[in-house]
Amino acid sequence: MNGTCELKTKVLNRTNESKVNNVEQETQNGQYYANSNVYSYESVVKIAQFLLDRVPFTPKIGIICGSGMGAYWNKGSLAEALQNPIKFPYEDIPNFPISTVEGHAGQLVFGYLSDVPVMCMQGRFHYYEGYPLWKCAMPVRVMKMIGVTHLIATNAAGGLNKTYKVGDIMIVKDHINMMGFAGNNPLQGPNEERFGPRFPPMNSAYNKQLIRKAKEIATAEGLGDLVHDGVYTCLGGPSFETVAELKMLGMLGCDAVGMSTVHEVITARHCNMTVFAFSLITNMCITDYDCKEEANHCEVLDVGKLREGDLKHFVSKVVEYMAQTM
Ligand SMILES: O=P(O)(O)O[C@H]1O[C@H](CO)[C@@H](O)[C@H]1O
Ligand code: HPA
Repeated sequence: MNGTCELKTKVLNRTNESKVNNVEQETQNGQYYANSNVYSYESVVKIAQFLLDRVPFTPKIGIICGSGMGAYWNKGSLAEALQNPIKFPYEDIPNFPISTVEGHAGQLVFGYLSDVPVMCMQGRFHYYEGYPLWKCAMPVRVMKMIGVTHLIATNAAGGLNKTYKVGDIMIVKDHINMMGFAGNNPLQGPNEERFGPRFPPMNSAYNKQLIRKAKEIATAEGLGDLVHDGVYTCLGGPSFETVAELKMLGMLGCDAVGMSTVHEVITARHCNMTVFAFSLITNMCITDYDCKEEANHCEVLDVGKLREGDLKHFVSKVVEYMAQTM
């Protein structure tokens, strides 16, 4: 496929190194903490203001495109479907990290989906790229400062649930914060109360009404057979999982596994955003030692391309519904 799986030339230590490293390191009391959120409230406001000064509308819905769903070569992708788009390559936004992963174009796109103003991260940040979790999730706070109240987080994931098939959509009903078990959380460090509370609850992280409605939408749009709801877990990556790890995750109740989303959702809930998330099942997890196949990123991107039409349609309808409830 054109553009798929070529080695990306945009690597962290080449392009915009100064911008990546030049984050304002203000904290509440002026001190620097090794593991703190070095994006102060004020620096997030500044990024939001930079964008607001250049966009003539204020979206209430933010979308994060998963692997393949926001690829720059993928002209039919969700991110490319926005009408009247205004695009900001990450390297042009002050103090913004840059995307380094194939399948993540690396720009913020403002525009209209189903005539509803939205902003879309065409490319997200992952822990394995070398960014700490708070940095991976920082754009969610920018969205909040811009006025976004509803987040749609999408991802590509491996299917653990044996009833799933490649190309299915799993609406996330809950997550297991595997990295959190080891003490790694995007909210680690001094808490900024202006974003949210020290100890945010996560038992209702994924909005139940939206889950219910999205399933109805999927059925009405002829996608009912593809759609499940399930539990997502995020590992640090970039290595895919071993057979033993996958067997363990299956026993723990995980239906799909990926390397993103959980820290974004935690950050979004911390600042009281309403969250809807889904995984595109791009591969089935290999839990059989005799299996000759191997997980690979090409397959992940190819399935994203294959499903782009359905995903675009599904998200447009969810956005339409969300806008009616605001
Ligand atoms: O979660 P998204 O960004 O969709 O990407 C998924 O696809 C990549 C692996 O192929 C990993 O980055 C995994 O997290
Ligand atoms: N494992 C982890 N992350 C992934 C997978 C997987 O099988 N597929 C897509 N992202």
